[in-house]
Amino acid sequence: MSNTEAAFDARSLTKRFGTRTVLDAVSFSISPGEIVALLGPNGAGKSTLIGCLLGFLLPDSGSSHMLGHDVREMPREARARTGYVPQTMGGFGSYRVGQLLRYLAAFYPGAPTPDSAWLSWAALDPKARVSTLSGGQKQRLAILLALQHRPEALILDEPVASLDPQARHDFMHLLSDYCTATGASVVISSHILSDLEKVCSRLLFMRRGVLVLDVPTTTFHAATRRLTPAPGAPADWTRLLPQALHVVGRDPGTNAALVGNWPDHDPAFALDNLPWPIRIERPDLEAAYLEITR
Ligand SMILES: Nc1ncnc2c1ncn2[C@@H]1O[C@H](COP(=O)(O)OP(=O)(O)OP(=O)(O)O)[C@@H](O)[C@H]1O
Repeated sequence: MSNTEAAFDARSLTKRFGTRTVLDAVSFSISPGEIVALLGPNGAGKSTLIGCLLGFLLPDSGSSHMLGHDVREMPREARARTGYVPQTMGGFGSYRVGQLLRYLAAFYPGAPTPDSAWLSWAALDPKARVSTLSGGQKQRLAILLALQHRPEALILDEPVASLDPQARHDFMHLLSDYCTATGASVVISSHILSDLEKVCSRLLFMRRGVLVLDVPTTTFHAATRRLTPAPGAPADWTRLLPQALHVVGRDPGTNAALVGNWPDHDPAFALDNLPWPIRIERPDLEAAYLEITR
């Protein structure tokens, strides 16, 4: 992969099911080496977006490119440089673990085998039948299958949902090491925010099919503030905020506004003009997530 070629490039992806718009003009580009979190509540459109990114789903408009190729006409050699961990792994029940790894590896150049660090992390008996694996073991197998050919562009749809805390912790470290060693790019969708903020360099927040915020993790931590006016402020108090401030979320319960571009060098700047005292706090990712995706 060249250093400048985007691993993933979504261009105004729109997808409807019947009359319902499930993705609405979603655009972003992911560079080599980035690990990007895809965040959003149930039904926000994450799996639909992943389907369009990979080419499993056809968008109604817009396009998706992976490693410089339109996914609708991706050459087999380029497709072999990508990997995907689905939300649930179905089928292959009658295979044994080792047999399935070898069978699928044969589709890739050089019939690769899983890296020893990943094999020992997965701790699967190669002779076990896939149908007898627990949910978490199936998830480990899906991860091994997606990684054994060392993909440069990898998408993981809720890969850690059934993993125990130790396996999740170790998975996140291995994934981070893998990207550092290979320069691979990763999109990872998960509801476990504490895991994601440790390894992801960028956060994509989705709300009802719209990409509402796309921000580097460091910027998110440095420049996100919750502004809460004293009681008595009207619901539309944010219209009095300086125009340069970008409101990225609201909490109707507390009347707070989440601002995504707080200038740290000049705290409380220009809030003096507001008729109510404003409390300014740094929110953690979980609290901010609720306000951004509400
Ligand atoms: N094949 C389909 N036909 C009709 N509606 C669909 C179809 N697939 C998804 N949807 C709808 O599209 C919306 C987005 O679904 P999607 O699976 O992309 O959400 P998600 O963000 O991945 O959710 P979760 O976190 O629960 O996995 C949902 O309202 C869902 O009901």
